[in-house]
Amino acid sequence: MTTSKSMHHTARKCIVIKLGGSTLEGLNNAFFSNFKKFQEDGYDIIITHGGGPAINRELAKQQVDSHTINGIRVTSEDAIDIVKSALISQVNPKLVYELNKAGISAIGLSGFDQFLLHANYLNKEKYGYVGEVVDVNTNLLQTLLSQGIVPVIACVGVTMDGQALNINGDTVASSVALAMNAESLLLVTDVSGIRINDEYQQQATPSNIEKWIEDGQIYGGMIPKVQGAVQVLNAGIPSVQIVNDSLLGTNITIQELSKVK
Ligand SMILES: Nc1ncnc2c1ncn2[C@@H]1O[C@H](COP(=O)(O)OP(=O)(O)O)[C@@H](O)[C@H]1O
Ligand SMILES: CC(=O)N[C@@H](CCC(=O)OP(=O)(O)O)C(=O)O
Repeated sequence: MTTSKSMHHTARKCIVIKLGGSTLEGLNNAFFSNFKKFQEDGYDIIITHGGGPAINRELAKQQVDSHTINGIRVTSEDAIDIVKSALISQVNPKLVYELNKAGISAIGLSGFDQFLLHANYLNKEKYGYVGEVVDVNTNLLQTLLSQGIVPVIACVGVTMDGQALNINGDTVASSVALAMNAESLLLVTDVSGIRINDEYQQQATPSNIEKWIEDGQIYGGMIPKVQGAVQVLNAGIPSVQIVNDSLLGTNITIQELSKVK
């Protein structure tokens, strides 16, 4: 029997975890134990993922060239089909399998599922078949989360005309965190956070980040991460971290740190 109470349950807090392509070759035990701890602490978890290395492999196999501008892959008509299949038919099911094998009830999704990631061209002249997120179907995510299911989202968006668009994994993670009003966004990558002059930073602020991009100390794939992080913090998401698969790394905070003497 359904009671009115269960129908009006309040949404639980959620954590969005983005797994970078470089971490998808195999997640370590620390990752799974942290994951289960979040669940035990009452958080719903949404996973989004990239798959840069898998895409590069497939593009090379099929001899399709691509290059990136500030961490965003310029995606031709030939490349988009390869990106779509690498992410949706290779990387996503592999990750979903790993999670289920570890006892996590996970379901694979892409932007196509109930228009989960409705996208428009970011700038077709400049980037080709690359999307920006227009809308996230949060109802679908809430429905799955309410059943104890972990959504695992491949970073492929869809236009209203049904065209697949390649969206950077970090951008998708930030969009999902914003749309879900997440408690925390974790960007899991192959480095232990932001490294400046050979030192990993425990903390960083938006103004540090702006300067580090300007002088070239943050480049390539780190750029969409920090840009997404700043956007998410500015929108009021309390916590954003760039971490390795043991979840150690840089905490990005909006507050300038008070100097301790
Ligand atoms: N300041 C920086 N600190 C750490 N890594 C950086 C920095 N600037 C650029 N990078 C590069 O960003 C990479 C992570 O981005 P990316 O390769 O896109 O990872 P992912 O696949 O996890 O999204 C690092 O491996 C490193 O080469
Ligand atoms: C538009 C764009 O840049 N899309 C990315 C999508 C995959 C991704 O983001 O993979 P990582 O998380 O491993 O970096 C790409 O084609 O590489």
